[in-house]
Amino acid sequence: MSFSSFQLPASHPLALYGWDTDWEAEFAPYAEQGLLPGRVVRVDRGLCDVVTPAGVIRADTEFVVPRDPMKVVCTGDWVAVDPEGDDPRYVRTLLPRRTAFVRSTSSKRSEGQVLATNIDYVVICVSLALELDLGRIERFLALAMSCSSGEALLHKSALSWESGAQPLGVLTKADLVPDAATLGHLVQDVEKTAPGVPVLPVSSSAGEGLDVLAAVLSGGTSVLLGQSGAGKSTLANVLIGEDVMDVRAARDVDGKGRHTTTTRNLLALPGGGVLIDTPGLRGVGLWDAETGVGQVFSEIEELAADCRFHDCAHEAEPGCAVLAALDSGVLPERRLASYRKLLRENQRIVAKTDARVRAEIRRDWKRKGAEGRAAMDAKRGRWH
Ligand SMILES: Nc1nc2c(ncn2[C@@H]2O[C@H](COP(=O)(O)OP(=O)(O)OP(=O)(O)O)[C@@H](O)[C@H]2O)c(=O)[nH]1
Ligand SMILES: [Zn+2]
Repeated sequence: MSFSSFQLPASHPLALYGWDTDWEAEFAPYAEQGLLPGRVVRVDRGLCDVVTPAGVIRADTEFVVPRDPMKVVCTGDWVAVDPEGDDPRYVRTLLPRRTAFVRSTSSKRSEGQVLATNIDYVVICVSLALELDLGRIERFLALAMSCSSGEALLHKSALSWESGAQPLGVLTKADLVPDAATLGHLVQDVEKTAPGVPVLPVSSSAGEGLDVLAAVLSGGTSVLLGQSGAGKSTLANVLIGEDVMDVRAARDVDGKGRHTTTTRNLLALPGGGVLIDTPGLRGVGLWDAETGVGQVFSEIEELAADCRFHDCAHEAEPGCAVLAALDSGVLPERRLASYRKLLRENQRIVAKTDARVRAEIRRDWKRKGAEGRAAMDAKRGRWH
């Protein structure tokens, strides 16, 4: 099944994709201009597929792409599309994002890269086939929180942020756990590591816990995070009810016989809700989570506020509130070690990402420049 054959019900055609009264209100001025609302289901090379009440429209994003990578149209965005004109049409406006996953960089001045937007649930998939790695769960939680906080958005662009995404812990492959008591303990361990985060064991192969998960996810737009092999694709397939995550359609892009693989990155779930799966999110180890680390380890950051020195490294400094909490047993050793490890890891990732993002942006602008020159040459050719 391809996007263009996607049938939308006549009544509220975009409701399936998360359209609500707030979006409707936000969109009102553009509706007056005769523009169509739509949600971006895929982006590639300056073009995107937008699901609209008139079906899926291929649209060019050049009018809404200023020199700010934070405002580059992204899977999950709500946009206004011009219904007039040839294929591809044009995206005219990007509606303010509610949340966004941003791959940020260390420098306040260098730009981040938006990976997915308007996310309500960040589903952290943890395989029960392996021994629980609480540190890894904390890492993913920090990433989930970096979406919730929306801080990158507030600091780095004028786009507004309203509410955060809710992290959910999903323990996959529950069928591999020998008995209910063991499963109960595993769930408790994760709940302790992630206070306030709902934890749900599921089995894609045995069909356990899926109804509950589907019911939760029906409330909004979700992304699945987790280590490779955690069972994300399998889970996505059972939630969607068909093997779409591996479906790749070959398309003739430029009429020159050059083929590229394409795939849908945003899907409506049969029980309601929307699932986003983008390649950038898959490479989750590649982006930073500094704001998130602070939130996951908020008790350590609160303790640190009471350290005598404001730049205390909590190593051996006198008057260190963190070390005092460690000594008195209030703060478990493992938590502090995990916090330190994540901060270190984060610094390494940020350094690497900076170089990568810079290279990507350079490449992109080089390509755009070349395309622009080619277009100019073509026009001149017509005039002479
Ligand atoms: N026993 C059991 N195995 C499962 C379950 N779900 C997935 N698996 C297996 O786990 C392996 C990895 O599953 P995937 O769905 O490919 O994992 P993934 O998280 O998408 O991995 P990446 O694509 O690398 O990110 C596969 O061999 C699946 O068959 C489950 O509920 N129970
Ligand atoms: Zn200290």
